Amino acid sequence: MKIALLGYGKMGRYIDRLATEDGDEVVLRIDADNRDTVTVAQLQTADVVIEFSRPDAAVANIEWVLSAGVPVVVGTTGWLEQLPQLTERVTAANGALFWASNFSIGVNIYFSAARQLAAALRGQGYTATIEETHHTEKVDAPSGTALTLAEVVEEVLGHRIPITSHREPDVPGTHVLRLRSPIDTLELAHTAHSREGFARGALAAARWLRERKGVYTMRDLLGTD
Ligand SMILES: NC(=O)c1ccc[n+]([C@@H]2O[C@H](COP(=O)([O-])OP(=O)(O)OC[C@H]3O[C@@H](n4cnc5c(N)ncnc54)[C@H](O)[C@@H]3O)[C@@H](O)[C@H]2O)c1
Ligand SMILES: O=C(O)C1=N[C@H](C(=O)O)CCC1
Repeated sequence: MKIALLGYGKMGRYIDRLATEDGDEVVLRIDADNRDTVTVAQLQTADVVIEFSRPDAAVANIEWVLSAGVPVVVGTTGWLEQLPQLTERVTAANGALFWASNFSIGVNIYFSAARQLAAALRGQGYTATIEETHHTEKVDAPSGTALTLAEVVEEVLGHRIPITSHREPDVPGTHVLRLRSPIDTLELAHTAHSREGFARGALAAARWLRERKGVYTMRDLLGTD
């Protein structure tokens, strides 16, 4: 698979290393410094673009890749309120977009477990809260993963879930869902030990998206609920 990396920071570089080990070819490495010099024709040399940049750059980047007619896998967080408009554009362009606030398989199973736990406790007097901790370079808060987790649990419990964010050096990503009643507290946690799960998931999504049209996320790839 020929891959263009759009955003070449911590995630772009990690994906580059794993893709090369897997025998894929990284044909373009684009970051803030060379973005304006890259042409649509160059983008079209890739089978798929993997985008991990910044919240304020993601939407323009997705539109640019769509205009090139190349499938795009997006890991950047902090832009998802614009997904409905982008979905319309993907459909109109007969394009392909795969987005996920978190590409790790563990987190996506964790979302399912959170849904099941919340459903089992519904009506039993429990109130949910979420805490997330990430590295100090992260520009958005709350994390995209925490927002997705809140959405999943809110669907079941029907009340808004407060999220507390912490920033500490070198933390790849920790999320805790807490369900508290006057009697006891249940906690469901996910701790990433490195960025490997995010990078492997993004590569799996790229391989999966290549021959498809439309808008997808990890539920589609993994078949989770
Ligand atoms: N979905 C997931 O599984 C997942 C996992 C990790 C990180 N992320 C998200 O991915 C994004 C990137 O994370 P990171 O840790 O690699 O960040 P980073 O700061 O290390 O790297 C960002 C890169 O984007 C580049 N960039 C900035 N503006 C750009 C533009 N207009 N066009 C192209 N590139 C541009 C920068 O030059 C840099 O190379 C963040 O939003 C983060 O929250 C998502
Ligand atoms: O390092 C980051 O930034 C991460 N961003 C995603 C999020 O916002 O949830 C996924 C975890 C790592």
